[in-house]
Amino acid sequence: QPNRSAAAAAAANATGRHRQMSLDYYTKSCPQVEQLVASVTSQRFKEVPVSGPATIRLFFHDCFVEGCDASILISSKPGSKELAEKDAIENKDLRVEGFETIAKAKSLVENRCPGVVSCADILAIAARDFVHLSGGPYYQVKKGRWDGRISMATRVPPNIPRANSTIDQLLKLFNSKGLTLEDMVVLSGAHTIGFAHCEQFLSRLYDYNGMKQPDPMLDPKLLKALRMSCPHYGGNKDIVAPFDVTTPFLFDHTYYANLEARLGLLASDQALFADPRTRPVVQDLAKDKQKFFQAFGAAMEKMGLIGVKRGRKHGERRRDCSFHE
Ligand code: HEM
Ligand SMILES: [Ca+2]
Ligand SMILES: [Ca+2]
Repeated sequence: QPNRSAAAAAAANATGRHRQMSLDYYTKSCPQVEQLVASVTSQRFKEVPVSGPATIRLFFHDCFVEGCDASILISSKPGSKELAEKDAIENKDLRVEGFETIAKAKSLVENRCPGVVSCADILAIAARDFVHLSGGPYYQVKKGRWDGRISMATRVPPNIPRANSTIDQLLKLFNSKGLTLEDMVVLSGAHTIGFAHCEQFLSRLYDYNGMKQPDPMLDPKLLKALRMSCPHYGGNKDIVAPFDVTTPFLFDHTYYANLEARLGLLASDQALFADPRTRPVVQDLAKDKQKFFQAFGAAMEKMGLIGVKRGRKHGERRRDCSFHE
């Protein structure tokens, strides 16, 4: 860009390996990429609404393992003992609707701009679109991610948080990705939409910490309702409950007010309110939707820069997101 000063260029250079990430990365090679992705996300939002939460979670699980490089999209080789990330137990309940959305967007983009746009960038754009389509903030997505060459199921467990992770464990994990305590509380606000399977919170309903009692931090009315959907033994494994009992399809800030009212679904959600380090952030965000929206956009941008790859040595350009080039 002609109007960019030398100082600005140096400052950009100093930001290290993200220096080549930019908003206009595809301006010459595929100027319509965001519209192409948007045409798929808006259609999917109307026709298959769970594509929204599915894709947002997919992006999170991608970024936390090997960085935002579409490693999550790789299919395991048939007959091989080495499973790809998506087949790790922690990723088993990532909905197929997320994968389908990215495959559709990629094929549309490949038609118009063959071999140009990475799957990792498409995933980042699609996740942003769904946040916005669901009523959440709009934020710009920097592009220039390359797709990753590594996707191994064994790398998943240490990098993906669990429903019963403690705040200490969660903080350690998020900090290791360059994310702060505030970022962690803000990003957890994604649980304002979407659903979780009974097994993710069953022990809270019947046998919290091996005490044969429900979690005292769970609202009695919600406890009763969740017990109806999720029996202690022999329940249907496919049953899910909404994270946000009030607005499960609307991206708003009620997630935080719900935590204050003991309506958190997972132990890890409710722990954000129980812990004195994270509680003030929860209270702050519960009060102020604009603040949550602003912070969420910024935190998603930050998450979207985790471990991004550039160039042939660590990266690749896939035609089909589920197979290495
Ligand atoms: C803080 C630690 C986190 C933990 C322990 C956690 C855990 C979980 C679990 C157990 C589920 C339910 C999966 C199922 O039963 O199908 C889930 C769903 C979900 N998570 Fe998280 N998560 C965390 C952070 C995040 C972040 C940072 C995001 C995105 C920015 C996110 C987005 C979602 C979404 C949108 C769903 C709903 C998916 C759907 O309905 O298909 N989560 N999470
Ligand atoms: Ca990844
Ligand atoms: Ca909501």
